[in-house]
Amino acid sequence: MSLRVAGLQVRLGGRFVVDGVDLAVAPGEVLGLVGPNGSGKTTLLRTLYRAVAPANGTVYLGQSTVGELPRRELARRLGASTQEPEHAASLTVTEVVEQGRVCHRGWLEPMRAEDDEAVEAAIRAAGLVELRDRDVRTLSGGERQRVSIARALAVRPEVLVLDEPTNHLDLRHQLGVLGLLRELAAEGLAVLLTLHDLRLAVSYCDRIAVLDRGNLIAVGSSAEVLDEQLLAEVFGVRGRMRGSTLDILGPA
Ligand SMILES: Nc1ncnc2c1ncn2[C@@H]1O[C@H](COP(=O)(O)OP(=O)(O)OP(=O)(O)O)[C@@H](O)[C@H]1O
Repeated sequence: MSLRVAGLQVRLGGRFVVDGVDLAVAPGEVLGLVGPNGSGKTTLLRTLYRAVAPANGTVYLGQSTVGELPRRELARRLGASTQEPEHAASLTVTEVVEQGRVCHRGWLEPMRAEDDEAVEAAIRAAGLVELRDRDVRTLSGGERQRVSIARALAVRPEVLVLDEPTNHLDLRHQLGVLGLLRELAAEGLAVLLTLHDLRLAVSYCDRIAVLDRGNLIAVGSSAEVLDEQLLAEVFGVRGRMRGSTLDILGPA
């Protein structure tokens, strides 16, 4: 297993917002973490790249625990596209994507051929070629989202964690990014992402994990997990799986 979370609890504001989560993501797999607003998805992801410390439980990356890995090694092995606040500094798109390579060579070292190659590939994959010299502060929300994804791709990690990567993206770019994640998984990457659009989760994820009020209440294929009762009780919608697609019929 590339990434494994065992008995994870996170306490914020005096309560457990993640409450006893066990979850694993294997190389080659795209795992979609879904759940209503405030269910703890972002908080769970933040524990993976050590932005928040769990009250209990352990996050394993391969044989190591994330807590004991040197920060730089963690950054090399686990790439993250987050909802953290943006940099205020004036940087071009290329310069931001290049930050994804710092963990491989250090701030003071010049870019090497392999760094340039990873940055170029990430810029192309995220559809940013025409925007590469723009100041990131002048970009639209969707364009900035793609820069954040490109920076994580440039790391070339073994595990990729993305918090709502389709947020702000138009439909074409949503499908483009999710299709790209599938291609990367086919090359052996382990991908964990949060998504609000259950239909996209059904189409693009190998397995779906459902978080509800900090509890992981179901993990499995979409057909196993997204039954009418769960859709009504957790998401408040009437819906059902029909073959390999999800029909949402309305509010529950
Ligand atoms: N620093 C904090 N102090 C207190 N409560 C917090 C803090 N950060 C998050 N929370 C609470 O923890 C809960 C989980 O938040 P989180 O952002 O993880 O949810 P989410 O599932 O990602 O939600 P969304 O779908 O709205 O992005 C929410 O109720 C939120 O208000």
